[in-house]
Amino acid sequence: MRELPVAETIRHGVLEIEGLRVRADGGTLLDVPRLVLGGPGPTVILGPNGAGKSLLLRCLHGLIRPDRGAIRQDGVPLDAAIRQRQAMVFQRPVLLRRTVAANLDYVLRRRGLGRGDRRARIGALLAEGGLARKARQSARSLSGGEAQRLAILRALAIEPEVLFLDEPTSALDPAATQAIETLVKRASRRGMRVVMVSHDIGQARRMARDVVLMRAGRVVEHAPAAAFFAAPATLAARQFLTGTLVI
Ligand SMILES: Nc1ncnc2c1ncn2[C@@H]1O[C@H](COP(=O)(O)OP(=O)(O)OP(=O)(O)O)[C@@H](O)[C@H]1O
Repeated sequence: MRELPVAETIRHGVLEIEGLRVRADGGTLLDVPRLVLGGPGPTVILGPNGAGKSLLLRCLHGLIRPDRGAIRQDGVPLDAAIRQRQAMVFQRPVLLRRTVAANLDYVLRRRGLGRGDRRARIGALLAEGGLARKARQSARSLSGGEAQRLAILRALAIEPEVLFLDEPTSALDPAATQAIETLVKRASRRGMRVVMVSHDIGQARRMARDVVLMRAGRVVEHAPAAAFFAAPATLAARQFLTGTLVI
């Protein structure tokens, strides 16, 4: 995989949550009084099943409108224009029934790039993701790991300020996982703000600059990764790291 040039993106994308609440059927699914996600390096959101990790990510990307609270990116309330500067990759990628290259071409065309620019950008992206030789192959024929790589390249194609990833490697083997992690780490090094949900403590150790631990719709700990793993401040975090956290 060939790395894209540095400085294609600038450090932006500080996310700020205030007074966030999501309710359903009389219960509170999310209750986050304040959370600021910023700075260099990926944020990894950890927590047991049903903790609200995906819900939080969906709120940050504007896919769910909270019952209460505000979300801002670089101080600006989340709106359609801000969302254009974000991209999200889901656990199971949905690709167009077209070639690998055409999947990238589609998003670049929607962003108004001319043919020459699209071609150059697609070439660079496919090289970055190690998919150059698959350019003309149907996206539907890719392996799970390749398909997820293409989904991430498609997200990177628009050079978002913030990249959200919801368990992008949960269905992948270690080699495919490593390829995805490399892509994401490079994007982060280029200055893209990465916020990633994971179940995998090992992945958080490899990737995270800071860790958000969620439980039952609340953030129980937000700390630099080194501190979180070396000396977790809460009982919930200690239990999570030893595999004994019960929802
Ligand atoms: N649209 C919705 N309506 C009602 N309840 C929902 C909705 N979306 C999610 N929930 C509930 O909110 C809770 C949190 O779900 P969420 O998917 O965010 O958890 P998660 O931490 O991502 O879990 P997992 O690790 O299992 O994916 C769950 O109890 C889920 O059933």
